[in-house]
Amino acid sequence: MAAEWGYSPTNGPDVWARLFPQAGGARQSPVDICTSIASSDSNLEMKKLTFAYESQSDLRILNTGHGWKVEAPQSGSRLEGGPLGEDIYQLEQFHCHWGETSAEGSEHTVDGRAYAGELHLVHWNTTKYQSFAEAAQHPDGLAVLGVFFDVGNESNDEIEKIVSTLSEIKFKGQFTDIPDVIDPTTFLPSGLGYWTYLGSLTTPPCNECVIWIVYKEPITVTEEQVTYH
Ligand SMILES: COc1ccc(C[C@H]2SC(=S)NC2=O)c(OC)c1
Ligand SMILES: [Zn+2]
Repeated sequence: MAAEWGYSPTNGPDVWARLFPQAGGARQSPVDICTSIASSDSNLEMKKLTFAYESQSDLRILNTGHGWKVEAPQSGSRLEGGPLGEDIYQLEQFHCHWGETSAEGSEHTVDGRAYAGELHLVHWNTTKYQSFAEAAQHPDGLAVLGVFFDVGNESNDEIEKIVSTLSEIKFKGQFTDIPDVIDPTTFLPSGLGYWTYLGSLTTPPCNECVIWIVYKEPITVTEEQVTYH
């Protein structure tokens, strides 16, 4: 297998399991969300999902080679309730997946439909684990909020603060600081309905450590904001 994993026929998801055993597991992400078989949680015991974020400036943005990633460890942030039981999860980073055209790019699909892109807000279980790296080794270690991008006419101001820095980090491994204040709350759609399932990291090492929370309502961005190459 090629030294570097990727998305080509010789190093893509179908062969990841050769180097990353967990990629062959039973709870691998992403998945196609079949809305007809998704069951609404009838028991009212599932508490409301709540989140609280800080606004931060000078966050570091990195070109990962597969997209951009903003490192945003926020000791003051909290994600809890919903499918997360009694544990509190803390924001670690957020990053984006997009495609060559606005017809593709999201990792999850809904009834076979891909969105133009998908934002992942990655949190780790600070109630049970001492570090992000440790949490990523456990089935309830991470909670990732997935937000779909739809392409429309209005640009998203918060996303603009991020994509406006991409010209400075054209190559894998490059990073820069985002001068603007970023409030992760603004990335979330107004409708807070979501699908949730137990899954994994969507790229190698594909650890089966993620409680997925995928919002039903996409946020709107412009073509330029999500087909950046
Ligand atoms: C602990 O090692 C890793 C490796 C890769 C990713 C990024 C993947 S996982 C995801 S969700 N989306 C992605 O692109 C991680 O993200 C938390 C963590
Ligand atoms: Zn991701």
